[in-house]
Amino acid sequence: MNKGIFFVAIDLNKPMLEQGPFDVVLHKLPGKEWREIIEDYRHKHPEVTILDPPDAIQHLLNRQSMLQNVAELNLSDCHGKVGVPQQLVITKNASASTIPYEVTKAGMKLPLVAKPLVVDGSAKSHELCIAYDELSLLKLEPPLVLQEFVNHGGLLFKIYIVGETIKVVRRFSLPNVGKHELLDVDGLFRFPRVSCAAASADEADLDPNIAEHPPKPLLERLARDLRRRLGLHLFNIDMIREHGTKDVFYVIDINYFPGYGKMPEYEQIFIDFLLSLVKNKV
Ligand SMILES: O=P(O)(O)O[C@@H]1[C@@H](O)[C@H](OP(=O)(O)O)[C@@H](OP(=O)(O)O)[C@@H](O)[C@H]1OP(=O)(O)O
Ligand SMILES: Nc1ncnc2c1ncn2[C@@H]1O[C@H](COP(=O)(O)OP(=O)(O)O)[C@@H](O)[C@H]1O
Ligand SMILES: [Mg+2]
Ligand SMILES: [Mg+2]
Repeated sequence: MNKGIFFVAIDLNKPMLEQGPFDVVLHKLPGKEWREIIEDYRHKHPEVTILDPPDAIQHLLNRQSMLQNVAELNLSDCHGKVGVPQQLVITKNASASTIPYEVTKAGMKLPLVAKPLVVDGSAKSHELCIAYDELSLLKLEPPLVLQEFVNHGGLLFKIYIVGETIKVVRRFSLPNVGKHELLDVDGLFRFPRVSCAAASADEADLDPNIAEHPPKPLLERLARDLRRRLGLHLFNIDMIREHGTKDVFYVIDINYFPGYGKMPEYEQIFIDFLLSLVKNKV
């Protein structure tokens, strides 16, 4: 309040046009009906900042379109390389019996991480597993995306983005998969939310070759390019460093409007961001 910011809850049982006036509408609601309400409001009130436009958020609700923009970036000239693991979409009407053939045709190497194609905030959209051998691919349930597993020393960088501000935290992740394991282990390995907030590695004593943050200029360029391409202000990026390299990175996941309570100094960052939106308009 003392910064001149007043949060007013939107009454979902009343027409948006009868509420307000608003400078900014901040939302994270799923579903077509809400999207239509916001789009209609946006056309009638172009002066109001919608955080963020529903059609932009849509990019991140599918694990193929989510990473498309990263794959198209060319960041190799600034302090490192950023790519996405090779991935293959298995559509809803594909039969699991075709997956081994499609994987071989695409030249993908096991193990593969299988992820539900749709990301909708449900627990189901976070039910991931690792396939160690071809036979286990037959047990998968399309639609899904298969991503080559990249060894990354069991550590992941979660990069929070609020407008132009970036904050990096370390989270524990899946351990490397060794060649011997590949030979001995078979089947599907279903795993829980390994890199959630409780898995913070910020205070852990880790090998600096694994734990050193990605170079700041690289992250700034990646964040700027993704903000522009995605048309979003609020998201976080899950990034891993390929084990054994200094500056080869992969983006494996992008989340819209994550739990910012886990971002260091988020209160001040969010206040400054909201004020900047209004300041830039006058
Ligand atoms: O998908 P991740 O990488 O686990 O990130 C989650 C995710 O963004 C999750 O949102 P949803 O997909 O469940 O809607 C966030 O939940 P909340 O928005 O309820 O907090 C988690 O906070 C994200 O985890 P993190 O904050 O560690 O990125
Ligand atoms: N291609 C990959 N290589 C290695 N580990 C991965 C890969 N993809 C995901 N993981 C591991 O699985 C976890 C969850 O994957 P992610 O794509 O972030 O799904 P979610 O949206 O449920 O967080 C990551 O935090 C990481 O530990
Ligand atoms: Mg993730
Ligand atoms: Mg995610």
